[in-house]
Amino acid sequence: MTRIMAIAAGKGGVGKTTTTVNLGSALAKLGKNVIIVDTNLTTPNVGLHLGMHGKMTTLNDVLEGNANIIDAIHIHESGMRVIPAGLHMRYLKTTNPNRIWDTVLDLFGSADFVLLDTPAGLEEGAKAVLNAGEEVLIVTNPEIPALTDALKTVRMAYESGAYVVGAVINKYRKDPKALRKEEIEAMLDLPVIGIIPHDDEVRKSIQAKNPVVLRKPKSPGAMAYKRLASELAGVEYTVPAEGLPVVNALKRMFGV
Ligand SMILES: Nc1ncnc2c1ncn2[C@@H]1O[C@H](COP(=O)(O)OP(=O)(O)OP(=O)(O)O)[C@@H](O)[C@H]1O
Repeated sequence: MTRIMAIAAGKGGVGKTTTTVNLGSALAKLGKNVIIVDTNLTTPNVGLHLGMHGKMTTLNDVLEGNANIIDAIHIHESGMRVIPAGLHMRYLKTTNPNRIWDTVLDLFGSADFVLLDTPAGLEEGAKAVLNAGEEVLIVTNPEIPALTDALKTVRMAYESGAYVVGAVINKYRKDPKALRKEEIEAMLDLPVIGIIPHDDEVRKSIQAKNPVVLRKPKSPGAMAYKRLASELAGVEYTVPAEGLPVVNALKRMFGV
């Protein structure tokens, strides 16, 4: 079974792309078959901080019939396959997302995980990517503005019919005044399934275009990403028969 998971945040800069590349690399290191689709519409060809530059064939080119999908696939040294999506909004709006994933999966036969990096913000692009994912992993920081946007993203994800597997708190610092895990869980009405510390090695690795799980595998940030990957690889989430969970926090905030 292929798990198609959108990595979403709401607020920019919280570490969504950092989480996508490190989670993907850590899952690949666990022997999982991983495809990352870079759907960051604002910067279609950045290659997820992976050192992929220049004009690259994108999934968009493939869907327009101008390129072969084989040219849009880049094998990263971790073993994961990266597809720069460069998806034009009109594709995400008009194309059945299943067609996109069918195109991708046809080529490979299968994958364990397809991770979709979601554009920042709460705009149409983010909504479209959430629609395309079956599961959503929320990345946030332990601060009220980021949590407020995360909550709005959770709402968007539920509206799109996706299953929200949980939240990852990134850039966590030990500080007596910091929000505790339990407080964040209560606010989002979601389990926190990963806590990634604020770690300068994580930042330096992104700058070096080499995920921290490969560059400094024993650093606190890398260890935390590897724990998150094990957690996600080991746990099979299924949508409950009675439907998606009612989000109490959303009820309080939005009166839905
Ligand atoms: N755990 C961490 N510790 C220290 N720095 C981090 C950590 N996670 C991410 N960063 C740094 O924070 C910055 C923003 O990260 P990133 O680009 O992943 O955010 P983003 O949510 O994808 O942003 P956007 O949506 O705007 O593209 C980067 O400079 C990155 O190196």
